[in-house]
Amino acid sequence: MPQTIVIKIGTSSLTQPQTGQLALATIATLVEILSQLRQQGHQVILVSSGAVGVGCARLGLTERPKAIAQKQAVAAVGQGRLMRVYDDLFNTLQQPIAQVLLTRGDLVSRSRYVNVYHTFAELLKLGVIPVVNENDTVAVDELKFGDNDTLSALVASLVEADYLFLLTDVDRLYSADPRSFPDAQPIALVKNIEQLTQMQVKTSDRGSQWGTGGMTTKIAAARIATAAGVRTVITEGRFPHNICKILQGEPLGTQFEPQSQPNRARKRWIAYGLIPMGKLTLDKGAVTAIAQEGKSLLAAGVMAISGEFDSQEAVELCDMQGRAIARGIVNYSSAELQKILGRHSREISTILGYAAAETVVHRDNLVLNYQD
Ligand SMILES: Nc1ncnc2c1ncn2[C@@H]1O[C@H](COP(=O)(O)OP(=O)(O)O)[C@@H](O)[C@H]1O
Ligand SMILES: N[C@@H](CCC(=O)OP(=O)(O)O)C(=O)O
Repeated sequence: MPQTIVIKIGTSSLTQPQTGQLALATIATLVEILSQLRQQGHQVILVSSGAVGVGCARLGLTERPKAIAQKQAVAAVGQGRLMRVYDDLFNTLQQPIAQVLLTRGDLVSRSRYVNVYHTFAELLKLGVIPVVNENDTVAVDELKFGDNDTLSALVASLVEADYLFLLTDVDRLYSADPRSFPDAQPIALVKNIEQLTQMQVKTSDRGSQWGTGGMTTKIAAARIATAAGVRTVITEGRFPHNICKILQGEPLGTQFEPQSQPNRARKRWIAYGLIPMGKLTLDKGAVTAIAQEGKSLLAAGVMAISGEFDSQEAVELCDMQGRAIARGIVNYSSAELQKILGRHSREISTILGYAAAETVVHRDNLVLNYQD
């Protein structure tokens, strides 16, 4: 059956660790495999890192730049080179590709989110392989994915992919970073992400010399993708043939099973597309009402707020221990909410001097169990 497959390849697999030069054999094999998958009727999206790494190699820099402006300038050099290589290789196999550069802001605005969805749908319909990266050159700190693991999971969720492959420089997830702990145990299957806490898996966020985020961002990506119903696999980028073997059922890499009842598209956008601008602390009754009884959040159950937000922005809902239990779109600004928290809904219009929403977060705009 044709599947929608998102493949993310990290800098550590695309470049030679010593020199930062492109790992041409890996890239060429990947291009062959992805073109084959297309010919078999699958829909394929490639999320490729490497703009900064390739830009550094082109400019003779021996370290990843730290200053933002320098990173953005270097990415502008590298992204063009990277696309040139991809287009030459894919073109040899008559496979059309497209460059899609995204910023976090493109997924925050509902209309832009829907627009991006339509663009992907159209490209896939045309048989094109979109090659996606963060638009590093214009991304600003507050509106950044920061790492392509998260970006690829959001793309997989957006297009409702069947598979997300995270290709990296280790063969799978281990109980701890195998670079520092050679005795770390390999993990083949993760039925649900909470299992990793029970197994006390340590995922240092120190990546390889050129990578960003290490294993921590890959687990965060697996959480987003599996919650959207996408089977997620961490496997080694040096062997792109493994993608086909895994699709045929071989137990390679670390495979994360998808959630059987994923949230619907709009709720996924609320949970992961939006960026929470503040936090509401709820009393016990409100936690039970929203988490167990499926109710909306009322002002009476809000004990405290933090952050500054406007009405219709996203907020995180926390219990009294500070645990994030949900995310939602709030009907009041932080200034309004400060005046009405703990109060009964019927008092709101008298306190504010105007009639406003009955709920603080309506249940249709609330997504439970959000976790980083
Ligand atoms: N628990 C773990 N299991 C496997 N690798 C880990 C773990 N924790 C940290 N790592 C490190 O994560 C690195 C991969 O992350 P990164 O360099 O960001 O890759 P990429 O460029 O592919 O995104 C590995 O080289 C490994 O050293
Ligand atoms: N957008 C950046 C990649 C950021 C990133 O997540 O890198 P990596 O950890 O190598 O996947 C680039 O193209 O260099």
